[in-house]
Amino acid sequence: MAVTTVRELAEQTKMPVERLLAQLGDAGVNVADADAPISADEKKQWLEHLQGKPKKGSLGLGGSKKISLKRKEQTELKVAGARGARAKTINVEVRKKRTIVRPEADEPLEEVIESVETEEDVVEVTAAEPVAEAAPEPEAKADTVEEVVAEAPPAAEVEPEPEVEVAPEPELEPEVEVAPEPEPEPEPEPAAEPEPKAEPEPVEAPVAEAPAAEAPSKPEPAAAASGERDSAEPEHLRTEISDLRRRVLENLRRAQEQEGDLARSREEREKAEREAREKEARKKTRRKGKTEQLHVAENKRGKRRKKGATGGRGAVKVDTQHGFERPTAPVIRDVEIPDSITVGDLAQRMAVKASELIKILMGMGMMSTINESLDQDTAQLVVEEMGHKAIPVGAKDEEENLLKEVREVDVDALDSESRPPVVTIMGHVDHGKTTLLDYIRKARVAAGEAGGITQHIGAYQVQADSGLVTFLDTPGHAAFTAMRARGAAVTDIVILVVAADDGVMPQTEEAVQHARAGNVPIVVAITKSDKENADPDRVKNELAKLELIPEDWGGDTQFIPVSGMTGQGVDELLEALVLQSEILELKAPKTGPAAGVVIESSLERGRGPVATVLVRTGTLHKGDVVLAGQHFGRVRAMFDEDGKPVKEAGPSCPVQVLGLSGTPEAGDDAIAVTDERKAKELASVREAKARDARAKARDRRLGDWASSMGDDKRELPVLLKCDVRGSAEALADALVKMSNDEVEIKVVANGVGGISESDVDLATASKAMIIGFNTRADGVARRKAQEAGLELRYYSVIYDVINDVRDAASGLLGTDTAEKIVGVAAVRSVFRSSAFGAVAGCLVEEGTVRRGLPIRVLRDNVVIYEGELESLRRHKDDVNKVEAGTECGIAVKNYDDVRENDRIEVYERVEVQRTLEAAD
Ligand SMILES: Nc1nc2c(ncn2[C@@H]2O[C@H](COP(=O)(O)OP(=O)(O)OP(=O)(O)O)[C@@H](O)[C@H]2O)c(=O)[nH]1
Repeated sequence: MAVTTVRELAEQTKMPVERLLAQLGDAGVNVADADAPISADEKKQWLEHLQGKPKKGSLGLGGSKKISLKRKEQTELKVAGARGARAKTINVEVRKKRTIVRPEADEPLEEVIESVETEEDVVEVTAAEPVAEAAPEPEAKADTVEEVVAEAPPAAEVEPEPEVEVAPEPELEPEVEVAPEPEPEPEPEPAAEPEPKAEPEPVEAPVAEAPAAEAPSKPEPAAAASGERDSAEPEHLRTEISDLRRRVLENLRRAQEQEGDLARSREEREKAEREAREKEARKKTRRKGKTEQLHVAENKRGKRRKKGATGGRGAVKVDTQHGFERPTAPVIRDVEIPDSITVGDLAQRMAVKASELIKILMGMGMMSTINESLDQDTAQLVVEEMGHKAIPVGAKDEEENLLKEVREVDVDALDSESRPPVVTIMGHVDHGKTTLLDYIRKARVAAGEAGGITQHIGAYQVQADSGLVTFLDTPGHAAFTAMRARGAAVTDIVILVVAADDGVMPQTEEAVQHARAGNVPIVVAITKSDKENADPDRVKNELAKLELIPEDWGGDTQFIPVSGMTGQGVDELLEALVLQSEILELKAPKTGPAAGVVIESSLERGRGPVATVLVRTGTLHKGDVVLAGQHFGRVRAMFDEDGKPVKEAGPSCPVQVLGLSGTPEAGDDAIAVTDERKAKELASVREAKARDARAKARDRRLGDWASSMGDDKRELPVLLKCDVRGSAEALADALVKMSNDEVEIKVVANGVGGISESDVDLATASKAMIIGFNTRADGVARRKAQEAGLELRYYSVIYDVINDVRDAASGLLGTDTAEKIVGVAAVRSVFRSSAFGAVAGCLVEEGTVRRGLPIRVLRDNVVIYEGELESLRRHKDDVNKVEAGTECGIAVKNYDDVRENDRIEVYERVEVQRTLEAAD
């Protein structure tokens, strides 16, 4: 056997000589140097030393109890990208680690080998290509599946990352270092010894060597631990690997799903974040808007501003949560539309901005302003255009409805008590009206009332022996009529003043006419009776001609001689008034909400609008909400005619009222209402109504006069003004005589001279037609007539007056139905038709025979049948009409007994205006 030197052994084992020398030294083999021979025993000792039991025959690798064997393999997997991303190539690295536990010293080597087991399987998967495209967010990008797996809880199955981390990348360094020569075949000695068979991998060498030496009958574990490629691996290892691969793929799939989920959740998160940002921005905007609003409001409110601006305790919290929910559906309102309404009012009723409404109107081709008045039709269109429901109501209905709402008490149901009469003085100029009124007032003061005459309030009350009398301090029929024209029949009694020394004058007559037109009883005061030339009988005579017959002459008019200078007869006059009021049974409820009439009003410095209200029913209290004409307000203070504050005013009591929103007009009604807001609404309704009335008056023509003025009563009132009395009387007589049972022509006034303002007032109040016969109206009268919608008619021929008035009166009579024969046909022969039965062959003798009109069949000029045409033919054609001189065939509906020489009369019914006959 050839002797081997240390150097040769080092070459064989491919290790440095020095290292081998050191190992030999450690193994207890004494060699002098590298060239010293080494025996087989010494080699064995060295090997045993390397195996860990140099001296005791056991494995002994430096005292280590475990030997770890590691191996890794790499494969590539092609995986389809998630959600359309391109396919990815995944590098899968499978690392295997085996640990051989060193047995105790006395443990047999076989058992040691048996104990070799798979301790860990580590799989590392690496994406061969970055998946940046599939994973847009860097932080979410998984470079390796490990990372993805680490993010995903189920990936825990893939097993412990720490192993991956700690697993040294270079394989088996320590083992390799300590490993003996991996290719022992060149060594002749080991070959002779129970050396393990040649192994490509040195790791297995020691392992394989041991069983080869001590347990050669168990090659499988050695082979399992040999580190051979798959083909050489045992079946269970392949199973494990395929199992691992399956798990890896499973985890990959999960990772992909998770990646998709992540992408989705990322999108959702981004969306949520975006929405949150937008919401925040909106909040900020709202906050800003709200803050601006607050600032505006705060600027108005001073203190609050500071509080809000400091943001301290009690600071205004910008609560972006509104107090109301935005409605999900558009609000459809019922909008009541009167005859006319302003753009502003209409906008308010629809709860929209006026500007918005104006825009809509512009879209409809109407340029308008907020104060522009819209007629009902237009307003209705706009309301419907804006999606609301239009409810047309007459202004009257609307006002009445509102009045019902604000007047909860039914005044008619209240108990009535007698009330003082309200008296107006009328008469001719300079006949002593003012002097008499003054005397009455002074007399009252002289009678013991304190305070004296402090102010003029348009009305006052006088205490007579038998009761109170209320005087309207506005003498003259103009005022009386003006009030009446406004619908305010305030006066109960008229005192007709006639100067005893002057007698009846034109204005006296006018006054009578006005009083009569107002259906107001007259008490005659013969003034200036103290004068020497006073002639009361003359007055009586002249008034008797006007049908005012004194009581002492058997009539029913009281005549009282008085003197405003001496006071003569004043008490008697007052008593006469009280007596007259008793005859009239003047009564009114004292309780309940007040209703009255505005006597006069003015705007006073320091007091604002002041209105004198004459209470007609109920009691007006301080603090009541009052609606007066187009104005309203709460009664701030009330004063009587002496300027003394009062807290209440009952029926027929005049009182000055402070607190209205404006100055109502004389004759306006004034009522106490329950709701100030409603009062405001009513005031605006009235304002609109007045505007509408003015507009309508402008358009009115006399042609409408008969129908618009007299249609209720079939009464035609006429006001006549003539140049001379003779004409006036003749005309009035002719007109009145035209009256018949259905229409009455009523001359409300018949005077001499020009047409005055007073005439127009009277005509307005009486709804009368004004006729000027050789007279003209003055400027004021013309203007007033125009405002009232009255047309003045001037004549110079009496028959023209009569004809026009007859036409107007005839308009009130309506129409009659008359028959008009339109054609007559003579029957020449009769023949039979299967369709119509008897058909008359006719010749049209007169007019035109028309289809569709009623007919009569006449035999010997006697009507024997009335009916209608069924068929009208000319030759074989149906025709609509046949003219005179033409032959035709006529079939009469439901009549078969037509004979030769009969006549067929075709007629139509027409409306004929009835006319009044002129007087003879
Ligand atoms: N002697 C006497 N004179 C009187 C009497 N009443 C009025 N007068 C005088 O007649 C004149 C006219 O009196 P007024 O009271 O102003 O007459 P009026 O009707 O109010 O006049 P107008 O306001 O212009 O319509 C005055 O000069 C009065 O002094 C009276 O009873 N006796």
